[in-house]
Amino acid sequence: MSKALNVVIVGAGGRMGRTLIESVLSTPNTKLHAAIDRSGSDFIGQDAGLFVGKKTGVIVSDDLATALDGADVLIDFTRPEATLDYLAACTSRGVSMIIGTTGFDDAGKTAIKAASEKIRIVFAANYSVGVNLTFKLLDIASRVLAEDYDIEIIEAHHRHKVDAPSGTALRMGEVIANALGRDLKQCAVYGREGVTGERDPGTIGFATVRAGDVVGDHTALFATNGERVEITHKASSRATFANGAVRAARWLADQPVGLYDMQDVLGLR
Ligand SMILES: NC(=O)C1=CN([C@@H]2O[C@H](COP(=O)(O)OP(=O)(O)OC[C@H]3O[C@@H](n4cnc5c(N)ncnc54)[C@H](O)[C@@H]3O)[C@@H](O)[C@H]2O)C=CC1
Ligand SMILES: O=C(O)C1=N[C@H](C(=O)O)C[C@H](O)C1
Repeated sequence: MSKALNVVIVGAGGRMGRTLIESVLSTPNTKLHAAIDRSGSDFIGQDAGLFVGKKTGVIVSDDLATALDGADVLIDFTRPEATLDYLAACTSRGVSMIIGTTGFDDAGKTAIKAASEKIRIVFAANYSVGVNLTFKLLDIASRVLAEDYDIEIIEAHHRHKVDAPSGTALRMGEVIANALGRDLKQCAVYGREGVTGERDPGTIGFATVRAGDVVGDHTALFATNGERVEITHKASSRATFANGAVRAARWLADQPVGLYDMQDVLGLR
């Protein structure tokens, strides 16, 4: 596209919001159109470049209606309840969305799907290239190791994360369950405590660690008698997620209305 892409960042003062602002500012032909945070946030009234050492002239605001005027795409890494409000506003204004927020219930996911009949949306639990490659590796591993391998997913994140298991861990579980012809809702075991009995071979277990400043570690473990395979991804910077989300925003501008994920953006389908 020749015209610059006008991007709105919501949750601008958050960990991902700040990293997204940095990524937008350093991406050619991509313009920070507006930066939004919730009313009452300490960041309202500050220059959006405050945390990345650049004066942008874009002031963080809580005025979404004005922000959407002339916007091409809104990038959202916030909380599910906030995302659903942004979704309604973007749908009525015809603004595309990149959704990185995790922790949606089924109703939230259904609302995103319904909105994608009217606007373009990319919705992904993880925007890093490495994690999306890992999803492909898990599909292959699950098919090869389908018989007699116990499958467990272990994830670790920083102490501030509010949802568990991570969206990425749940997506890993879905990829594995799909490859094995299982339904994750029926076979997932979220943590163990007390006298649990022996492991049910049809289950996929999840274990969650929350500690310090871990950006995001995910391991899928396939174990049987005599060997185990571990497929691990470790993020060391949030820039990997932010750069992926901005890449998705640029890609989405050329797509028809619909619902996509990062596998589509990367051509990994
Ligand atoms: N898909 C991906 O690649 C990634 C997804 N995430 C997800 O992004 C989300 C945000 O993560 P962080 O930046 O670490 O969180 P954070 O807590 O640092 O930032 C959240 C931002 O959202 C705003 N916010 C919170 N509740 C709100 C509400 N009700 N209305 C309006 N704004 C609200 C906050 O003011 C803040 O600016 C989480 O769901 C996380 O799991 C994080 C990293 C990568
Ligand atoms: O909250 C985070 O930080 C992250 N959340 C995402 C998730 O829940 O999978 C992606 C990444 O691991 C970082």
